[in-house]
Amino acid sequence: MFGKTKPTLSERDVLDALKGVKDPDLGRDLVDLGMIKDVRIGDGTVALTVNLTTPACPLKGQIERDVRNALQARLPGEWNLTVNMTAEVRGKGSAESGDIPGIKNVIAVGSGKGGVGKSTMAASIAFGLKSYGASVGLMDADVYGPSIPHLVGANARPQAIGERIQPIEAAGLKLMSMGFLLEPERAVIMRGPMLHGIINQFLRQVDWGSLDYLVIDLPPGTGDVPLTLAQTLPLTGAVVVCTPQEVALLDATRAISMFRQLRVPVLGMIENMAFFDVLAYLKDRGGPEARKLAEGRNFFDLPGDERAYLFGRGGARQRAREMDVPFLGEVPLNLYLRETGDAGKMDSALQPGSPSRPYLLGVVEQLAAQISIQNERKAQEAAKARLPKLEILN
Ligand SMILES: Nc1ncnc2c1ncn2[C@@H]1O[C@H](COP(=O)(O)OP(=O)(O)OP(=O)(O)O)[C@@H](O)[C@H]1O
Repeated sequence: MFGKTKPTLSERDVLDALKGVKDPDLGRDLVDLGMIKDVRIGDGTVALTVNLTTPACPLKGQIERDVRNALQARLPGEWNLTVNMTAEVRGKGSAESGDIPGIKNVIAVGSGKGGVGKSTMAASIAFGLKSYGASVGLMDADVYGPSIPHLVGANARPQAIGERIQPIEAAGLKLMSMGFLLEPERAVIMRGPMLHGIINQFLRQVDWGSLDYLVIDLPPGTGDVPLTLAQTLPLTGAVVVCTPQEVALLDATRAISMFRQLRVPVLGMIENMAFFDVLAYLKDRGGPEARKLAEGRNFFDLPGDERAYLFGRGGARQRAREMDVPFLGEVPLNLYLRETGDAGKMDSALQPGSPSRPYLLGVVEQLAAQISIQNERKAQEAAKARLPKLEILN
C-alpha cells in the first residue's frame, strides 16, 4: 500500500528531510557531518544509521528523537522508521604531523596539586569510555609515583618483541606504567632527558594497536612531563582535576595556563571530592536505624543538607567559568570508590550498583563530547587552511 502511494521516495528525499537536524554539540547538520549512513527504502519502510562521533555521546537520545521527528514531519505520508544508532570515534592517528599511527585521540589528565584524585579520574575515564564500547589505552606518565598498576590490580611485566613493547592488558584496557618496570619500593630518580626518553618510549615503542582513546595520567603539577608530551605529539587535549578547595583551585588555574602556553586545548575541569553524600553512605554502611531513616529517599533528590561540602562548594565549576573552560562535572567523595581503588578493582566503581557510577559516567560523556567538539574544530580549521587564498587585486 505504502509502496504504491510513495514509489518515488529516494535517498535524496530522506537526506533532504534531515536538513537542519544538527548535532547540538558540533553545531552542524548530521548530513553535512557525514553521520547519516545506510539509508534503505523499502515497501513502506525507511531505515538509516546515525553514526555518532563517540559511543559515549551524551546527546544520543536527543539526536535519535530529532531524526525521527524530522522524518515523520517531512516525509510525505506514513513510513515505518528504523533508526540505528552507532558510533565511530573520529580523530587522527595517521602518521602525519607526529601522531601515533592507530591512535585517534590522546588525552592527558593533569592536576595542579597532588592527591586530588587525578589517577582515580584518569582510570575512571578509561574504564568509562571502554564501558561504552570504545577501545582504550591508559598510560601512566606519573613516573615518580605510578599508581595506575595498583588501581587496576595489574602487576605483570611487559614483554618486548624485538623493539616493540607489549602493553599489559587488564580489565579490557591496554596499560603501560613505570610501575610495571620497577621493583615496588624503588624510588625513581630521573632527570629531564631520561624522562623525555621514557615518555617517548611509552608512546612510540609500545604496541598500542588501534585505539579510539589513549588516556595519559600525568604527574601532579606543571613539571617536565607535560612539556615533554606536548613537544612529542599533538595531544587532543587535557583534563584538569581539582577539589573545591582554594589551594587546589589555585594550582588547577596554574595547570590550565600551563596547557594554554603549551598550546594544548583544555577539554575541561573535573571537580573531585565535590561533596560527601551522607545519605548514600548511610544506605550503604549505616546501622539498621540509620539505614531505615535513609531508605525510601531519592538518591538524587536531596534537599542539600544531606550533602556535606567538606572542601567547599562549587569552586571548580565557578573557576571553570571564569577561565572559560568546560566544566565536566562533579564526583562526590565516596567510600566505595576509595575501596575499589585500594583493592585494585577500580573498574567496579563504574559498574551498575556503584554509587559513583552515575557521576563518573556523566563526566566521561561530557569529556567525550568535548573531544568530538575539539576534533570538529580542528577539521574545520584544516578545511579552511586548504581553501585557496583569494588574492585581492587592485
Ligand atoms: N571521589 C573520591 N572518593 C573517595 N576517595 C577518593 C576519591 N578520589 C580519589 N580518592 C582517593 O584519594 C586517594 C588519592 O587519589 P589519587 O591517587 O587518584 O590522587 P592523585 O591526584 O593521582 O595523587 P598523586 O598526586 O599522588 O598522583 C586515593 O586513595 C583514592 O582512592
